[in-house]
Amino acid sequence: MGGGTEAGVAGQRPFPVSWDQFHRDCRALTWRLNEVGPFHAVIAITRGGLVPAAIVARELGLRVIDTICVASYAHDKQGELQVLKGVSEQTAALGGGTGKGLLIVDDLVDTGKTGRMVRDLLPDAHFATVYAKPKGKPLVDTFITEVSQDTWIFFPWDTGLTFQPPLKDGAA
Ligand SMILES: O=P(O)(O)OC[C@H]1O[C@H](OP(=O)(O)OP(=O)(O)O)[C@H](O)[C@@H]1O
Ligand code: HPA
Ligand SMILES: [Mg+2]
Repeated sequence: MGGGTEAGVAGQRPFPVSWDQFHRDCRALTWRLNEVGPFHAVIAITRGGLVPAAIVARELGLRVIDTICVASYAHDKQGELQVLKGVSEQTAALGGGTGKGLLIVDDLVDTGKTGRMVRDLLPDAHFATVYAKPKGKPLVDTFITEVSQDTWIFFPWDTGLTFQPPLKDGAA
């Protein structure tokens, strides 16, 4: 979380998420996905999608798990989106080449750039995220919590426990 400050990222509203909260939100997401499936396999969008994908796969009883490996943000700055690795031939075949019956999982959609890439690669797959910001929301089939576009979500794997100054001393 190198780009972060105590007040958040580049003036955005900080929205810290604990491990407990994240686990609860992933389980809530799975309740919804359970009504949509069944799915042949889960595809995690790395790296942020790995944690929710593990929880969702556990809850849905899925054991075929693949990844689409991408890089776009360096901390809080968005750069060119690079696909470092696509799904395996075996996973692609399970989805009939278009992704039908495959479940793609990511932690969030923000601008929707990653979601658009995912939709281009596997147009018939079901795309699920735990959190969604308004710009990216139209690209997602299922999500749990919407936050405003000027919110920066701090995930538990990017954060640690630190001292919080009292509100009267100017804490955000
Ligand atoms: O909707 P977008 O504007 O494309 O942003 C959303 C994506 O950005 C983050 O990933 P990031 O590229 O930072 O990589 P990471 O998952 O490895 O942290 C997040 O995990 C999503 O995948
Ligand atoms: N939090 C963490 N990573 C992100 C975000 C966010 O709000 N938007 C894009 N990548
Ligand atoms: Mg990501």
